[in-house]
Amino acid sequence: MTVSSPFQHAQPDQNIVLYDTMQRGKVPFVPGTPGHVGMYLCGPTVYSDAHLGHAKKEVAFDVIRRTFMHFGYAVRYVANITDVGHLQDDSDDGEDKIARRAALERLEPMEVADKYFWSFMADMGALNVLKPSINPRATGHITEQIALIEELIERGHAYEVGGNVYFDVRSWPGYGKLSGRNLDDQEEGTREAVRGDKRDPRDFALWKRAEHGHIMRWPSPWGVGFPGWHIECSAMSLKYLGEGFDIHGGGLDLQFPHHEAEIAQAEAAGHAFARYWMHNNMLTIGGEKMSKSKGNFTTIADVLAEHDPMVVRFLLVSSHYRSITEFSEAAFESARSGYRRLSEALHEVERRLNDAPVGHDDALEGKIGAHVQTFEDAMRDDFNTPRALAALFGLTGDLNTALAAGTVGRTTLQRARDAYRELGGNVLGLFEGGAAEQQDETQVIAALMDLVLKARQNYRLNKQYAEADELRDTLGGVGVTVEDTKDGPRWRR
Ligand SMILES: Nc1ncnc2c1ncn2[C@@H]1O[C@H](COP(=O)(O)OP(=O)(O)OP(=O)(O)O)[C@@H](O)[C@H]1O
Ligand SMILES: [Zn+2]
Repeated sequence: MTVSSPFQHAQPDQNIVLYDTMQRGKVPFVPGTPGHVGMYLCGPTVYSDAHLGHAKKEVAFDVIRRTFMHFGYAVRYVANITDVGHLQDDSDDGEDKIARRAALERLEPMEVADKYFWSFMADMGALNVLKPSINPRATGHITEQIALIEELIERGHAYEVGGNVYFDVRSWPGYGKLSGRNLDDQEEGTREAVRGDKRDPRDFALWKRAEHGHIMRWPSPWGVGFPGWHIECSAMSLKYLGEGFDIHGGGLDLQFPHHEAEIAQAEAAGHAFARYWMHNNMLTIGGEKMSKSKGNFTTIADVLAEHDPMVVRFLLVSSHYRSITEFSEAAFESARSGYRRLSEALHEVERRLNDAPVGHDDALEGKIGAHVQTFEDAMRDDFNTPRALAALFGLTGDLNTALAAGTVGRTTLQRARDAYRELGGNVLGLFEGGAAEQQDETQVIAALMDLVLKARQNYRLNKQYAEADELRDTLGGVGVTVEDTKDGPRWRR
């Protein structure tokens, strides 16, 4: 990512508006510390390959982060990795998802967590998602989770029964304020089966006793056990972003119970929690949420085996993060042609820059400026990527017309290139290592190799064997092998 660009703001922009789930509407964003944004995103439970639904969430929040950076903010982006405590069932029942997978794959639980952590990181790298500033793992923060649970017990909002510790939802009237559910609406209350040793079936686990044979276990004031799923996010977000941090994000489906529990745990322990809550909508297939448990998923790796990662990213940003993205072959087709239209225009501008005449075109620069403005207004308005993309298409239309009409001066071409690279590249995360660029590079390498091999042939014809060998050795040094066949020299990497 380019660190600075003529279009990047030097001073933090004060006019960003975002949809806050808690306030149920668009509100101006005011950072806790001027010029800084602290964001926390609920990350994956690393027990299987990530699917395209996960990519929608990661790309949505990556674009939000990049937009803040564009508008002159320093962003600390914390995204956790859940490697313990996420049980099969939201009502604190069932096996640990990672431990279950470990038994199936005959691996250590930590081997499972690492295997899928690294595959997740590889997928995210391919999709050009920036690495988090901090990527904390639940198992690395057991001490912090225990400390928070102790605070809750001290304040009378949690209780221990036989080595299990539960949050007492009836002691905390705020429980339900994010999702708008009051306690009586919470259907878990009607299921006696999930009550177990809880005082109220809606109470949720903060700490669970490790039964015999449970591998993931730590000592605690309540005996040997492991943390509940929700507590890690309260503990780690507060640790790294501090009291009253700016933004907490995640998928819409996490609002209840996960985010509701995160808020209750932090606030009941006396901490100021996130000031804004942002949720992405779902990626669907045939109208249904893509999910691991439904089995209707396509892994990111499978998608990337067939499609240019930039086309995948284009598809994801072409719908708003709060809208549903329906995944289909037709959607890919239109993403492919949309992305090609933008990237071809950018490449044409870059090609023309090689020998563009000095000069500029005021009218065209005026149009470029207007499209940049439209793009920025769209992103200031709750990160409206479809409208922002429309602005890039507007820019492309005007540019193509000007390019078709004749030569365009260097300064104006540079301005157009900078607009594409900053808005499409740095903000939306496109134009990186895409097929078009790779293809260009491949063509350039092929042309250069033709020249080098011809030069070597000439040396040989002139019996300048030392020079010919030197050329071959130099190529060998950068991993290019030259073979002489009956049809002439061949090269490979
Ligand atoms: N189809 C989807 N679209 C957008 N976000 C998704 C989608 N599926 C999962 N997520 C988000 O990814 C994160 C992790 O989800 P999770 O591991 O529960 O995936 P899942 O496929 O829904 O699994 P399961 O079916 O086992 O619940 C959550 O924040 C969730 O909102
Ligand atoms: Zn979380």
